[in-house]
Amino acid sequence: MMNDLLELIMTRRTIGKVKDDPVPREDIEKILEAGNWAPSHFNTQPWKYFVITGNGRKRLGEAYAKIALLEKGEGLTDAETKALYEKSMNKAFRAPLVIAVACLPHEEEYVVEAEEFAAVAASIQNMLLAAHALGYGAIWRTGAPSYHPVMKELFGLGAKDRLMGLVYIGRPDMVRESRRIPVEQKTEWWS
Ligand SMILES: Cc1cc2nc3c(=O)[nH]c(=O)nc-3n(C[C@H](O)[C@H](O)[C@H](O)COP(=O)(O)O)c2cc1C
Repeated sequence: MMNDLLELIMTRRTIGKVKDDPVPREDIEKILEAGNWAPSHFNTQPWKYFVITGNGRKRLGEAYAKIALLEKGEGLTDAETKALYEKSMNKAFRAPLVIAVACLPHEEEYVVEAEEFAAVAASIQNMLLAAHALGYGAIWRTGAPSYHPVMKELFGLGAKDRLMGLVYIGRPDMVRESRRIPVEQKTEWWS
């Protein structure tokens, strides 16, 4: 069991190209459950998940498109505007399942905000590993649109809340390798 987990940790790769076959609800629930078991200081559990599938992806696509038009839409011809809209809308359709993960930091004075974000990052990693264990490919995406006020509005987030990632999940349609700086170079041993 433990060796399987280590194997999963090391073989998980960021998979940006997936097939469009829908992800069954029971698999989605397993992925969410894994996310929900992440640690958090004071057990605040500051995560919120938005499960976006099927036509639900249009709402996300419209937000991508609105942001693109606000940021790059000025002076475009009608045809260029339409092309930009479609390209941006299509971003939401890169996978059959998108799980948007937000951090809603607790506001008690003993809670350290950075730790709330750390907990949600742990939750996302749990989900990436669960997806991998179930044979899915996944990518944790952020980028400028994910920090845009339009995205905040889409997910109804408050001033202190933050969209931590859009996790795109589906059956893998690519293979990918990755590299790491050897861990020796990242480690000091004190003994
Ligand atoms: C906070 C965060 C945001 C990321 N955002 C993106 C992204 O927007 N686009 C992307 O292609 N990869 C994104 N990634 C994935 C990284 O590029 C990837 O983890 C890294 O290249 C290592 O590859 P591996 O996950 O396959 O080992 C993100 C990863 C993290 C942790």
